[in-house]
Amino acid sequence: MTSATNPLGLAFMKMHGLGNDFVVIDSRGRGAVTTPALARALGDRHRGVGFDQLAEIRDSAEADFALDFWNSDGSRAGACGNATRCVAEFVMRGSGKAAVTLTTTRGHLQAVRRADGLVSVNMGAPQLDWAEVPLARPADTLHLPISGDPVAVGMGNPHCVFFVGNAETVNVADLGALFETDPLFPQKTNVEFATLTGPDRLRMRVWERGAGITLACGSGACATAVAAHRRGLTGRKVTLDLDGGALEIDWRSDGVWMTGPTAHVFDAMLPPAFLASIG
Ligand SMILES: N[C@@H](CCC[C@H](N)C(=O)O)C(=O)O
Repeated sequence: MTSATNPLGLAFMKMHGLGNDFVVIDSRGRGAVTTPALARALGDRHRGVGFDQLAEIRDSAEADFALDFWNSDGSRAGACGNATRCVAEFVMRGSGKAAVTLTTTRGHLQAVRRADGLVSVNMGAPQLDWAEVPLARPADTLHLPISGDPVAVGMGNPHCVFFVGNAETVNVADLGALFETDPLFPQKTNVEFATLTGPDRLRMRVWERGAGITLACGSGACATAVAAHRRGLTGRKVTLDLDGGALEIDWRSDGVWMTGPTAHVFDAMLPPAFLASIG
């Protein structure tokens, strides 16, 4: 840890979207600093700072900024909807704009601040083909050959969505850990449990790949909305009630739009001694 640190350490921000919490490192104007070891050390809620995902902002030649995501176990995440909203709001506030573009491993995305202060992000088109999710072998993504008849959806990261009678009573810890490593998902998977609670309204609980149970998952909410529409349970525009609050999801012709709140909690420095201990 040398290139991005100054004698005071490494600056970071803590943000959350519906309680899905993030450490955000702004590396615009310099090289990226995150390594798997830094993500693991920072992600440790006892010895580090703790987060569900780490998001690193980088310069982008073709958009306002680029974003990389890491899970607390040090693995990479291809998408993180809640962090995308939070960082988009931070960049919009800093630039005085009400709309920005960004790039992730998914490509070019857009974000806008609505008049009510909520932030909308176009999370891109869902990946519905087995190879894109990805699955390990050809399978019908609408009816996976897994007990419980889940749906597979890719949103730049894999999701396995179960529709259940009552999401409140599901043992998310045990079942999430079990299905995260199902051999049908060669890159592992995020796991969602959803129940239809009203017209175009779903209750959803989530187990995130590489992080475990979280209070919300933006890409998981998008995947669940897509799965619900494909199963004929809802229209294309739905509200999802997560443990941390509600997200609006709208599957439009140009992609899946996700709308929700953002929170910038505090700014802080990682001391040099912490960085040195990582090696
Ligand atoms: N919290 C995120 C999704 C996080 C990514 C996931 N754990 C993965 O490895 O794919 C969100 O808000 O989308």
